[in-house]
Amino acid sequence: MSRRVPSTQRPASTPARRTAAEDLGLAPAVLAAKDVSVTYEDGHQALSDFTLDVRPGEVVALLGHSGSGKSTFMKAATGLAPVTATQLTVAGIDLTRASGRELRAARAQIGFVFQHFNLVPQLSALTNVLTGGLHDAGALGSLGLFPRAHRERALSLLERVGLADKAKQRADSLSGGQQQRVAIARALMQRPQLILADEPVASLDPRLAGSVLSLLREIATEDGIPVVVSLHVVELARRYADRFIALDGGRITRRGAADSLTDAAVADIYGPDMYSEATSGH
Ligand SMILES: Nc1ncnc2c1ncn2[C@@H]1O[C@H](COP(=O)(O)OP(=O)(O)OP(=O)(O)O)[C@@H](O)[C@H]1O
Repeated sequence: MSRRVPSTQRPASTPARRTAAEDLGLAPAVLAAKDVSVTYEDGHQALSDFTLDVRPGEVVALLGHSGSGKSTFMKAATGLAPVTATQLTVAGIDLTRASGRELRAARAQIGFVFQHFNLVPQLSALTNVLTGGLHDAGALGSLGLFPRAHRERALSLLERVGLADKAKQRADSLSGGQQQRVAIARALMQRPQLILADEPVASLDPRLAGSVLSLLREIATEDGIPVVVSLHVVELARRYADRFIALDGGRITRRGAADSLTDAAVADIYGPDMYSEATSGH
């Protein structure tokens, strides 16, 4: 479901040329992908004609078997895969023709959340969050001397994800669910325009998986930061996403509202043999 944005949130200046979506009152896409294909160096085509617009406030789930191309799309959206595309823009930056500096600027607009959290294990939760703001912390930040305003923001983000009391604890002493919350706070520290979460709950038990996805859902709804999340468990997509894209062999096989993920649709996406695994997560 694409969300309509109240007129007060629309940009003050009206662009000279408006897209059809903007004419309908939809916010401009933060990520706009049209006919994106990825062929790796070995000749393997891992993504074919992938088209998706992601708008503020929405959560889009990527579904599909292992190897179907979900991570490849995430890489394409960050300029880390060899793409051809009619259009591929992030925060208005055209990734198909971006210079190195523009690519870095585009990546600075994306908060990443990974399956294995990717925290620096020996650093505290607070310092891990602070690293998310390194791009604008200045020279002192790179020496580990973060500006006071950054420390305050990092602490308030830890509070937001329910971990204020763990700020000084080493990352590797936190549980998996807590580490993923620190990683989400680190992503928010960047003030991203988009969050890409590549199987963020694949290493967590079902209860923790729900709490992490509910946090991502809340961020999309309350902060307007859209989230693209790859998932293996359809029930989680039904519960936390607005819409889904199903991939098979790099091609989109189905797309639609998350609540249209009926049992028949799931069987169609995963095949009858994989059906119970995809619905239960076990
Ligand atoms: N650097 C690469 N070079 C060649 N082939 C690759 C490369 N990276 C991925 N692939 C292939 O592209 C296909 C899609 O991989 P991708 O990692 O995007 O799948 P996925 O849906 O994210 O899988 P999973 O759910 O297991 O993470 C797979 O066949 C994979 O082996």
